[in-house]
Amino acid sequence: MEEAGRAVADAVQDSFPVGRVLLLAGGGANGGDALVAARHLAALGREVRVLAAPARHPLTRANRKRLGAVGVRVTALNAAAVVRESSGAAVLVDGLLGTGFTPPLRPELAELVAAVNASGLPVVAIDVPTGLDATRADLVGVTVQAAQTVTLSGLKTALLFGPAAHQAGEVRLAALRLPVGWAQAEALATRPTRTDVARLLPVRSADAHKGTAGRVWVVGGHPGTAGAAALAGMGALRVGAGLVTVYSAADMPLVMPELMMQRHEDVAAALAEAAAHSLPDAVCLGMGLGPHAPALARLILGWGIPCVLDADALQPELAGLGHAGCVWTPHPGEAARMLNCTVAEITRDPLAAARALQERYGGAVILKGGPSVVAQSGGLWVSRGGHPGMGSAGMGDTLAGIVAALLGQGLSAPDAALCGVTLHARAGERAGARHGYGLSASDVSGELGAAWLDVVASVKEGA
Ligand SMILES: NC(=O)C1=CN([C@@H]2O[C@H](COP(=O)(O)OP(=O)(O)OC[C@H]3O[C@@H](n4cnc5c(N)ncnc54)[C@H](O)[C@@H]3O)[C@@H](O)[C@H]2O)[C@H](O)CC1
Repeated sequence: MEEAGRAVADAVQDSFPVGRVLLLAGGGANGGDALVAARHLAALGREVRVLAAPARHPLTRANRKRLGAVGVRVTALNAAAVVRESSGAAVLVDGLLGTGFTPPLRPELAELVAAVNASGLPVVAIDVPTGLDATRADLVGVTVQAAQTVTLSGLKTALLFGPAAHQAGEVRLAALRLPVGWAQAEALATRPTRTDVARLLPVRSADAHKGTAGRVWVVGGHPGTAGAAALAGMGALRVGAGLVTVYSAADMPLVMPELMMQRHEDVAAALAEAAAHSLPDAVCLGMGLGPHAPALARLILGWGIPCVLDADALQPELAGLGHAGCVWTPHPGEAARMLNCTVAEITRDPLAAARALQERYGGAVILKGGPSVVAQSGGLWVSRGGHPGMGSAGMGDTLAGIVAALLGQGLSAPDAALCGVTLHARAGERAGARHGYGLSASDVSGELGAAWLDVVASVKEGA
């Protein structure tokens, strides 16, 4: 609580360095954090006003005494007091409820939340804005609208996704040094920086050639959906795959002359024959592949080589067949099919959904969205960046090809997944700056080389 409160005080001092600070403290540990923050702000010479509910948590009680001992007066918390004390304040700190909140909000708390939102003051929320259920991306009732949320120990579902994340404003993570076992279950995910990702990218030797830069097979396309496989192939080439061959039952558009096309009526037989000769470094399958996808997925998973399963290859019958080298890339609709649940259940808690997919299917999982979640056996990563224009056909096909190319260049499945979503998002930002909502998957492919250079440059820039 001491570290948490200090981190909140530091954030207020950083972002709102002048004027009176009004702090609201509930009866639980979240309120205790607010009382500690008030003491630190007072020590920094800030004028503070504190409105507090009766303390129920023992540490909250102790911190109320400590606050009194340094001469800060605490006044009873009610909506009228919030209205009165808001006048003339520069910023309001919301320490009413944190992760201990169980919906629905009781009426007296709902009244306080309404008074906070009506105050017009910028709000710094402690851990989660009051009224948000930390474990859900949707809204469960009236909620504090924060300008900034200082979250403690780890990122929570509500701060990352959906309408809940809009209530949180800018999210700052305060990494607390807590005794083992204290971190709460909902503090789940980490969000690697571009610099973290840059350190995972492959570096080539000067004598690299097309045979050492990754041989990738793309298995996809069907009459009517041939472009999906072509987009995956383009994505793979644009992140440096040495040789990319597309196996398809459909005629391919000639999108890049560097792509090698293998059109076969019986793709399974053609693959088996080619595999008997030599296996590639990675396979990417499922994009526009149609009804034969599950059988082809079984064949390719049986080879045990790195692979990406996308689109039509994301089927419940493949549960348990994943291995350490594979990456599953569902969007929420495909994830719902794989977990036999509704799309709303996936989007309400993408972190839990990604974890469940990884446990059920094995390997690594990219649950696509804004942001995407990468699940691997050691934890959850949430992606950064991207562009709203990326909500268009073919973006997922491109991502699948990117990840396959990274697997083909020797990255592990989790690293390929994380690097893949990062490069894809950065390329989307670049292409989005030029094309806006008219962004196409081919535009994103065209920016992948520059996106890679941006990510690598972040190490020098310290981004
Ligand atoms: N993440 C960490 O490791 C740390 C978190 N800290 C802070 O602790 C809170 C969680 O504290 P807790 O005491 O468990 O819960 P809250 O303070 O959020 O709320 C408890 C309080 O709320 C009342 N309540 C519950 N539901 C409702 C409702 N529907 N309507 C009204 N009131 C409700 C309940 O009766 C209790 O009185 C976490 O968010 C962090 O801020 C630590 O300080 C550091 C380590």
